[in-house]
This record gives sequence, structure tokens and C-alpha cells, in this order.
Amino acid sequence: MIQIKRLRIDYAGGTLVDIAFGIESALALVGQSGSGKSLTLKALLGMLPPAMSSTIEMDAPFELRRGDTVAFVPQNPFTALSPLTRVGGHFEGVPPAEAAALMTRVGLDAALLERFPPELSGGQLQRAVIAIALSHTPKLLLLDEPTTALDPETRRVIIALLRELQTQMGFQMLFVTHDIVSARALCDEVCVIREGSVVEQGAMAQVMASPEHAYTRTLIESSFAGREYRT
Ligand SMILES: Nc1ncnc2c1ncn2[C@@H]1O[C@H](COP(=O)(O)OP(=O)(O)OP(=O)(O)O)[C@@H](O)[C@H]1O
Repeated sequence: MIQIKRLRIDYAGGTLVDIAFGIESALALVGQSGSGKSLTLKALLGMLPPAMSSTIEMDAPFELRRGDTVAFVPQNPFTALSPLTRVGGHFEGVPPAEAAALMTRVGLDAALLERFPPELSGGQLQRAVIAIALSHTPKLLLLDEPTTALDPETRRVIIALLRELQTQMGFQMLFVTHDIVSARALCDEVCVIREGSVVEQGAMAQVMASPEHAYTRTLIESSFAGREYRT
């Protein structure tokens, strides 16, 4: 269990984020644009803009170290990798045979290691980005809307892949999104935030079935509008 007892981000004399949450297995941090999701991930990765300061009080069985215990999957696979570096070149410090095995593990042909990122489809790129993120066997995977730039079918496939990889490799996940549908598909816990504060949190099934807060109800309704598979 990773307990973030307090995560606070200050900027220009004000507080942008002040939240607490726990990650048992897979937690979705859900909120509308500007609620503080990306800043929360940046704080955990130690990548906040220099003008911001953060305080993190946490209780976890390991220290958060980017590129070691913590890995990151960004929102847009099309810009995540350098277009001039072959896919294989992004597996820094990883023996080629291991990079090939990781590619296979995420459902890609290892021959794609020789290609340049613009020569892959969006779905293939996101799989490659996930393989690279997992190459140092992180304990915690941070995901910033990793399916937003993908079409709905590819989105479903990537979510299924992440679940499968989690079962095989045992990492914990913090999935940041404004999309409750994707959050529900990937995570069994949810923390809803608005304007840098927690609105409600709990088991995904419980919050989905009976949200306590009007903001959560609005998020659920707007996410499911027009989609046929509402429970
Ligand atoms: N570099 C920055 N300088 C000043 N304020 C910032 C900066 N980055 C973000 N903010 C502010 O912090 C708040 C939270 O931003 P954040 O990017 O974390 O939101 P978000 O929930 O990730 O939104 P989105 O879903 O649009 O990415 C917003 O009010 C935003 O304007």
C-alpha cells in the first residue's frame, strides 16, 4: 500500500493542490481539466516547474525514484519518443534481448525496435512507450491519460494490456484521467479531485454505483453520455 498522506503544491503565494490518497493496486485520479492531475504526477516524479514547491508526506514500502521504482507513461505517444531515435534506442541501459522480450510482452514484433517512432501506428507507439516504461521493472507506474490520443478500439486494447501486464508484473498504478469510462475499465479504486482538493474517494464500484458528491455525478454522467455500456 502506498499512502500519500499529504501532497501539496504551492505556487505564487497560493496552493494549487492539497490532496491525500492511497494506492492499493490501481487508483484512478479523476477530475476535470485544471483540477491538478498532471501537477500531482509531476510532483511524484520530481518534475514540477522550478517556480512551484511541493510537500509530499508518504508512507510506502519503497522510495519514489524516477527511472527506477517509478515509471511514467505520458498522454501522447506521438510526442513521447524522439522521432530521430530508433525505438530500440529509447531502451536506455537495457540489453537488446531484454528490450526484444519486452516488445513481445506488450504484443509487438521485436523487429519494430529498428524502426523510427513515426513509422509506428498510435497503438503500436503506446505499446512501445509502455514497454520502455516497464524496462526498469518499476514498482509504481504513473499514467497520464495514456489513451486519450487513441481511437476507442485501440484505447480498449491498451487498457486490457495494462491490466494484463499488471497481473504478470505486479506493479501498482496511478492512472490520471478525466474519463471515468477508462478509469473504471482499468482501476478498482478512485479518487475524484476538483480544483486541487479531494471531492470523494473509495472503491470504484461503490463510487460508480452511488456517488456521494454532485461533482462526481456530473463527471459520471458526462463521461457516459452517448455510450451504450453504462451499468
Ligand atoms: N506551469 C504552471 N504555472 C502556473 N500554473 C500552472 C502551471 N501548470 C499548471 N498550472 C495550474 O495548476 C492547476 C492544475 O493544473 P494541472 O495541469 O495539474 O491540471 P489537470 O487536471 O492535469 O488538467 P488537464 O486535464 O487539462 O491536463 C491549474 O489551475 C493550472 O492552471
